[in-house]
Amino acid sequence: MVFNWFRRQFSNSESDSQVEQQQSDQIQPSAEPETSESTQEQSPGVSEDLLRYAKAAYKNIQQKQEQAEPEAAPDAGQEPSADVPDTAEVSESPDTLIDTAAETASLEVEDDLAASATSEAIASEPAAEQINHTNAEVEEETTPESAQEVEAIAETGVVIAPEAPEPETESAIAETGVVIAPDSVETQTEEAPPTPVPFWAKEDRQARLERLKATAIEAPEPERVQAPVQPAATAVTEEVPGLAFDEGFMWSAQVLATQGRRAEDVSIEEITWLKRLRQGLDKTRRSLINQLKAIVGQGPLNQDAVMEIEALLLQADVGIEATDYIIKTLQDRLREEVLPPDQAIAYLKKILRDLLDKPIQESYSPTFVPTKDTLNIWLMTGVNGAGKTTTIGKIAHLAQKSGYKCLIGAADTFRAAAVEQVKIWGQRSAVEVIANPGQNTDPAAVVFDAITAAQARGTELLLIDTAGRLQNKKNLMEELGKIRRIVDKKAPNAQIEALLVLDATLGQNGLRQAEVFSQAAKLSGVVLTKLDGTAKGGVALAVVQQLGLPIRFIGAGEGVEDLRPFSSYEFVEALLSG
Ligand SMILES: Nc1nc2c(ncn2[C@@H]2O[C@H](COP(=O)(O)OP(=O)(O)OP(=O)(O)O)[C@@H](O)[C@H]2O)c(=O)[nH]1
Repeated sequence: MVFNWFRRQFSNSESDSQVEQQQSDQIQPSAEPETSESTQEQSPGVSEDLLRYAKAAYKNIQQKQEQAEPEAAPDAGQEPSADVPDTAEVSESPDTLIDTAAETASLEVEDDLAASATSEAIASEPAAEQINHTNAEVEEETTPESAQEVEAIAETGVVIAPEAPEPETESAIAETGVVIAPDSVETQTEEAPPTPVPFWAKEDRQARLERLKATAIEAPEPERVQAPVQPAATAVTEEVPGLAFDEGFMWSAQVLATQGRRAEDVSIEEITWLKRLRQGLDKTRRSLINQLKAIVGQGPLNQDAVMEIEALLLQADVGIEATDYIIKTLQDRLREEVLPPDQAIAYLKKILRDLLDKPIQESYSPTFVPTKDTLNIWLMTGVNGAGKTTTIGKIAHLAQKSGYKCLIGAADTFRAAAVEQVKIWGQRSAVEVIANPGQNTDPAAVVFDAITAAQARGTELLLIDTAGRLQNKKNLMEELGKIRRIVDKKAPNAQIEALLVLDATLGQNGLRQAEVFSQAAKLSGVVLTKLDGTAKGGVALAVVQQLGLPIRFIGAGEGVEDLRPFSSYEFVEALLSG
């Protein structure tokens, strides 16, 4: 079984219908999938399930890495749960904590895995061991350490029960005055101001302990505070080289879980990609979307709010048409009913997703997957420097990994170094490149040769690089038209797609090219590149709304792994999830 990177799921050479069946049979993960109808943000209640899922996914990645490198395998006697990064384990090192939420989140871990990891961590750490006593042991202890503990207990009113968590947790508890039940590490409280030393702290030790025990039993149930959705991974650990079990991992795991991906099918590449996408959209998110969330979350939109949203969307290059659509749809809904902030934001996400998916749903192929055992020809077009050659290299890599027979046609004969550049990408992805060695050769001739070679070899995906051209260069646009006609004529039975590669950093300016390219090459989709580091990520919405073309791939980096099929769900989550 091969993972099909275009379909983003495992498949073999079965027919599409079998593959679709396999998709529907997939077991849903514990996190509630967010359906297109859903207007609810994921409830914090899923955080424990999510943590379990993320840990299973991490462990699976780790095991795969270990299988790939047997010498790095763990000791035979090691408990499996110890392999899994655990917030309780990591929180032994205060330096690794990103914020105090990690400490409180670690208390929320209820599953067996976490509990066992907690106790193992405590057992293996002498300092932590010292707090792992029963009340009776505390009474009997006469060492200076235990005396300090008793003193601390006496001052705070906290009784540390067996299986208590690690020192950080203990101090957090000490501040809050919470009694931890012996078999649970989930009790959670709000932060409370430091408690003044009570009068009984000055009494005889034995009497104090008696009183404490009594108080512990009668202590009122502390108010439970739900941890945020992604709390548990704020502690960073790196059991898999280059892959930290951190907040970004948790977010990525959640996105995959919500889309129905099983934990055992989560790969390091998928996680790394999602982390990169989210990081890439960081600027757009921070400069604009967070403000948008704040306004939308306030309830019905008044005129000021509408103007603010309008300005924010336009700043992110969402474009006038898409902005009008978003505001109108939002207003219609918010006039009907007052939505709490989280639901208003969930609704905003749905609007954006629907907008991005509209041309995909209307198009003949909702997923952009090369058909097996058929010649698929993808013509890559766009202006100079948009990222055509790089994109071809990345798609060739995905095709190779997904088990397609792939070939590249180097028809960018206009720029001297272009053929060499595409050859390097071909080597990187182990895909052969068909090129004409002569200088300034006719690109149409290269295309012809490439199709002939593809047909002779049973190639499944032929990627054709074309010269970057400005849309106002008439002769170059005519040449592109000629290339398209040759493709249509020479391969009438092939599945032909023409993709416009657009540089996201150009924002709205990039869109003006599209119409001319569309006429010359009969465009069927867009590849949006350079989404890393631009504050104009909103241009994706403008592309769809103004061009009516689906986005098929997005690129967020110069590396070979930095391109993936477009998913509106992942994009919107990366754009709006704080
Ligand atoms: N940061 C970033 N850079 C990218 C991305 N895609 C491409 N690039 C860079 O953009 C530059 C131009 O990429 P090319 O692939 O050569 O662009 P082209 O469209 O083939 O250019 P011409 O051959 O001149 O038409 C290169 O430096 C790439 O590394 C991306 O997603 N992110």
